[in-house]
Amino acid sequence: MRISEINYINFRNLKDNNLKFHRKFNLFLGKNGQGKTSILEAIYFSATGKSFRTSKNSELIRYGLQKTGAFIAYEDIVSEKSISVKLAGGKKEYSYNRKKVKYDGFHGKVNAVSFIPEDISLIVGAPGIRRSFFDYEIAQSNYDYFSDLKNYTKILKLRNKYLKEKQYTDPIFEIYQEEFIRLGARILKKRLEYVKNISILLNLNYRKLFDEKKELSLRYSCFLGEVKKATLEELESGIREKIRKNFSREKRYGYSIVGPQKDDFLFLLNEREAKSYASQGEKKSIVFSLKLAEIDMIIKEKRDTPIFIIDDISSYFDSIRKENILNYFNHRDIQLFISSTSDLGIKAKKFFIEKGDIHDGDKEC
Ligand SMILES: Nc1ncnc2c1ncn2[C@@H]1O[C@H](COP(=O)(O)OP(=O)(O)OP(=O)(O)O)[C@@H](O)[C@H]1O
Repeated sequence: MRISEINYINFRNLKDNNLKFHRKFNLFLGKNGQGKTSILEAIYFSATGKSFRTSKNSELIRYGLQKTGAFIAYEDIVSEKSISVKLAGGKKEYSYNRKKVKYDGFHGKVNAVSFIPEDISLIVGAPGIRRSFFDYEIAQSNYDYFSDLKNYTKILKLRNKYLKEKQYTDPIFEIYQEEFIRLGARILKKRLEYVKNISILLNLNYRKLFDEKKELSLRYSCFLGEVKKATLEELESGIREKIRKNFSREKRYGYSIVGPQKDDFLFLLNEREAKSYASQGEKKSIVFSLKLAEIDMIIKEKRDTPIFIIDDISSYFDSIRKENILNYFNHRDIQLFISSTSDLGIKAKKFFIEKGDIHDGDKEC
């Protein structure tokens, strides 16, 4: 997949513009605070409908204004297409090939993977950060998971409401509970499969790029205890049994204490939890390897390459790691959008940014 151009208006500090991209390497160069992250964010936003650095949409709109929007033209393995997102009055409007669509008709059309310095929170942050990340990643290439997750979130809210209002003798509660178990099992099954597959890729990428002597793995920490492989029926009966054992506590607390919304994803470097034992440099390399594994997973599921966005590469990696990374991409057919304060000495289309104004230098250096 390739993005050929972007148009954006009122996006952060960026001056409204239309940019045409190179099929492979696109490099955004500028001093601090000029808008490098913002242009990468605009690309990510137009591809996915969300930001990679904030969950508050209003932050994306230029100070003092009421709306923003971004449009991209892209090419997938089949043909040329376009999508756009507009944001106004707290609401988003999506389009696909210039026709208005609901989010479902926009989601997953362009796959994007981003790597920003704040991604280190995927290792050091709270479990909710990892859950949101992996849920989004699985949903990017699997529509059933996206829809199961949406329905599970609704059912979880309803189940919690009934628990809080002590309405668990209501026959409707029983119906919600069955749906909670059914969807919970489907989510668990998909997460377990995903972790198994991505863990292999994660280790391969880590060893190839950063340290061939170490073993990196991802482990799913499940509220059911250790589950490696199970059928949907086995998972459903596991959840049912867990609810039975914990129901008096759930009634006392007034919310669900059982379910995949409680689970975590653990990174293990040589079998030790990276959060507590890995060095800063190792943590950065783990996150980067995760992003590469994510790219491989998308290629496997969608049979097309996602675009890859890397923010602030110069300050994040030392020169050896940076060189390894750039060499790695020389051999892969993936469109890259990289920001940096200094030139990287790579063959790329260069865009220079000053106070939100972007112009491209040489067509292709
Ligand atoms: N909604 C907004 N409207 C206008 N300006 C904004 C908005 N949000 C952030 N800014 C400003 O945009 C500028 C560029 O921010 P950005 O994070 O893109 O810079 P950067 O080039 O990536 O900097 P650094 O290299 O320091 O990370 C900053 O001065 C920031 O305060």
